[in-house]
Amino acid sequence: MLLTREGIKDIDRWRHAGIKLPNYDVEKIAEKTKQNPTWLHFGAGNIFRGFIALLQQDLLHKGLTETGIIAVESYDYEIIEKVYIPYDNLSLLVIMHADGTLETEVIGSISDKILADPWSQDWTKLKNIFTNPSLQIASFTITEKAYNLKDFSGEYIKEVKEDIQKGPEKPRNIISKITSLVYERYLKGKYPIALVSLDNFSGNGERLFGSVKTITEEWIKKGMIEEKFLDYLTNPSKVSFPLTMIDKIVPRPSEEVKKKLEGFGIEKMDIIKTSKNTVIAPFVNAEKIHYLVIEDKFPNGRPPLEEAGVIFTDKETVEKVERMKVTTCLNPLHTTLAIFGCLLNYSTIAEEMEDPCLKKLVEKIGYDEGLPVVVHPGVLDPKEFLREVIEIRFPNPYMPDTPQRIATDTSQKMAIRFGETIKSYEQREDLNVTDLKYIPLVIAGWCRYLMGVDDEGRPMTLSPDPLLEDLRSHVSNIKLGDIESVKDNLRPVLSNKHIFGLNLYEVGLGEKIENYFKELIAGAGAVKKTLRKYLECEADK
Ligand SMILES: NC(=O)C1=CN([C@@H]2O[C@H](COP(=O)(O)OP(=O)(O)OC[C@H]3O[C@@H](n4cnc5c(N)ncnc54)[C@H](O)[C@@H]3O)[C@@H](O)[C@H]2O)C=CC1
Ligand SMILES: O=P(O)(O)OC[C@H]1O[C@](O)(CO)[C@@H](O)[C@@H]1O
Repeated sequence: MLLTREGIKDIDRWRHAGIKLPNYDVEKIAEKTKQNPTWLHFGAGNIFRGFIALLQQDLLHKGLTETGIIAVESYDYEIIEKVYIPYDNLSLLVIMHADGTLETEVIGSISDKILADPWSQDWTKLKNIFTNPSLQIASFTITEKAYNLKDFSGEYIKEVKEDIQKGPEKPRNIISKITSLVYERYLKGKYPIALVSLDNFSGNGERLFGSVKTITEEWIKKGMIEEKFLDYLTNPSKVSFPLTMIDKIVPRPSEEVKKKLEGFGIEKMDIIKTSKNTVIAPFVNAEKIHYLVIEDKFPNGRPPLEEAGVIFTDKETVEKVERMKVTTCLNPLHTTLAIFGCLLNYSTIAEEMEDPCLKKLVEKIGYDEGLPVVVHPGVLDPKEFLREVIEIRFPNPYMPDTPQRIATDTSQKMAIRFGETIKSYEQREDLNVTDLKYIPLVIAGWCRYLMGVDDEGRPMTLSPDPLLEDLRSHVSNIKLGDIESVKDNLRPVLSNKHIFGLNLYEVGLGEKIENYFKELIAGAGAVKKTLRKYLECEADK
């Protein structure tokens, strides 16, 4: 069986294998999309194929829209070459249920693919679509770092500097490309559009707006574009930048899933790693549960995505939901499991949830320390959301998600995932920051992790992190089994406001964390022992 438009015409074989097919004519929808494009999506990676394209497929199944999404890739062109073209833009979505069953579906809602490359013929095609009055949405899953125009020292990064010099004709950076395309739309007729960041970080729409505005102002300063463009860009009835909260765990494609698909008789299911390090396959494996909450600001209209489960609401509500997910009910628990999972040599998040100590630790962090400071967002219930994370999502044994993937860039996540809760305890009259027990234990665990030695005393590879080298230099003099070696070495880390959003000594937690840390480095097996002591549990490993 081949995953192509021709291949899926062999309906009986796909059905026999239990694979759901689009109930609409994929080619007809692609043709209508060409005539009347409504939705471009930048960032043709896994979450797009596993979540966003599914939403549009749902509307197509229900007859609530007549067009598909056009995938745009502006960074890793190999994705298009290797997993779009050979499969006629189709993909296989494999939902991993907790009982081991797979729900597999061919996604046909991606109607075309385009390279956002000014040196390719596709650029003219992209400009034509972008200037079409029918276009309602340009959305983005391009990773958080793609929104940065400047480096750590506050200087424009090289490609941005060049784009600013050269103007909107042939930009290289994604933000300059978007600005150039929006400018074309302005020149053509000042048509309205929504630019929707679906990347996973706080204030995503505002950050996209800020970056596009910066490039605009630089080009205006140089007289390269009309000044009036700024009025168009900053008029929300013309160009909007809604805030969003996106939640679905979409791990990298797994070999196990590939083998299962091949077992059904599907050919060419190879997983590839591109030269830009994207790990992608013709299939996407993901959990079933997902949430998407979007500020309802679409000046040129939008598909009725509420019929596919998307929650449309006001800005304040999106902010509250996002805060609930990222600062208390999901991501702090994920980071906790990432740190201790690496130290205790677990290979999946689900295995960790079978360890009574780790399960209890995330329960303490979620229910006891996080929930009291959550502001109820109304549209989702925090306690129920947390229960679902702890009881259903993380323990799913079929989700191939690893502590190492989640441990990536932890230094960038500490302030929002733990610092925000600590700040709330400080501000609230009825709560006492020094009553916090488990968040400080996780922070101590992170310092222990940075030593690059697992709980057995063996060297372990740490996940990429932009501050890794600097952080490691602070723990390099500390030795496992030698409590005296701790001295003042942790002080520069724990007092760093950039990392935690506050100085942990100033709020009275620094010494507590140092004491936990001393217990965690007491010798081989000390991590397990410390968890047992504070959680009154029996660790599995
Ligand atoms: N995978 C997940 O579970 C979830 C991911 N997200 C968001 O989506 C983002 C992407 O995730 P995936 O699609 O799973 O990753 P992926 O690795 O499969 O794809 C990444 C995409 O971003 C593009 N990209 C990377 N750097 C870029 C740059 N500098 N400029 C322009 N484009 C760039 C790549 O070309 C690719 O299209 C995440 O960073 C996150 O913000 C949100 C919720 C869940
Ligand atoms: O890499 P991060 O930001 O820790 O997120 C981990 C995972 O949890 C999620 O936040 C769940 O929605 C996803 O974005 C991601 O798969």
